[in-house]
Amino acid sequence: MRSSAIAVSGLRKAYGDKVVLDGVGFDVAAGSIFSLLGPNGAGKTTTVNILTTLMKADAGTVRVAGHDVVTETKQVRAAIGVTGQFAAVDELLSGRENLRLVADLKRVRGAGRLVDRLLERFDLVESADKMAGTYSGGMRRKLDLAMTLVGNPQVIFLDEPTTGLDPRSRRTMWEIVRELVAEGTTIFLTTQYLEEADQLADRIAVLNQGRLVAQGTPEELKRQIPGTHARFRFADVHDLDAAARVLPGGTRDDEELTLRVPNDGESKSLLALLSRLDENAINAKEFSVHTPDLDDVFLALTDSTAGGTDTENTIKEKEAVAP
Ligand SMILES: Nc1ncnc2c1ncn2[C@@H]1O[C@H](COP(=O)(O)OP(=O)(O)OP(=O)(O)O)[C@@H](O)[C@H]1O
Repeated sequence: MRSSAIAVSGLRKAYGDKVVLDGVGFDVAAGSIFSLLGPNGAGKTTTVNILTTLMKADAGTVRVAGHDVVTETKQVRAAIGVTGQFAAVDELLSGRENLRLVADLKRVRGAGRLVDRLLERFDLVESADKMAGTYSGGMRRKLDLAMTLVGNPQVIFLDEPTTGLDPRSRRTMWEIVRELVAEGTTIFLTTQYLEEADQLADRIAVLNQGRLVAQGTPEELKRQIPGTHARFRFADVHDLDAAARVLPGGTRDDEELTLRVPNDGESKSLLALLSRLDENAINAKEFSVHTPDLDDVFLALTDSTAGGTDTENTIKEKEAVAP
């Protein structure tokens, strides 16, 4: 079995009366990618701040790279790299100078060669001598991650690393993250993009109102929630009414003029639904089959009041399609 790169148990944190983390515990295997998901305000940044020694917890234990964050802060700091939502890049320095500065601060031997290698790896050679202030958001994030890699940290915390990146830059970042993990680095990832967690993470934990409401592989999480359903969209409410009568057990959305009907997604059972509509002379304008993805997991498991009515509707739909 692989050893733990991060071990957290009984983590609690309150700001005044407001309990933000209420007994959070998880384990991250060395050389894996772990993603912490949760709605805005769930406590993700607070967790990252505690794990990276920037903040003290009220209770609980946290070991990172084998060291206790409270009693061995220095060793933890030496073993980790952190890239934030607000890049630590100095805008008045060039990309090369930014990297060189970090390498010198960390007293890395052969800093010049390392800087060249990183510039190449992150496709920043052409802009290496331009001021970082002139970089695009994507280039800045790449530089930020390159700076984090100086000194070969064992554990890297990536806080929303691809926010604002175009799809191609996002994929480049994903490739780099995968390479790092293949080399044995452990990645702790927070992201707003569930697709990103689905693509990258070996394990995911969902935080909601200070508690972990689910943990597992992306596949395990998807299996926890109601399954596949067929979705029909109609031209008007009259057709929707008629369809709801002939396909009982569905969940209707009067605004969207849609009906979702639980279904295993096999051709035979889909054909039965379509035949039922046809026999009753009801035409659907659109028809799709929907299998649960991480968006569904997120919506089903996290607080409905935080996300407004869309979230609530989706959760009701989820309940309605439960087997
Ligand atoms: N210094 C502070 N003082 C008081 N309350 C705080 C402080 N920092 C955070 N909070 C509150 O703690 C809760 C959790 O905040 P946190 O930033 O950890 O959430 P998050 O999951 O990272 O959210 P987001 O996705 O919006 O970044 C929020 O309700 C926030 O308002």
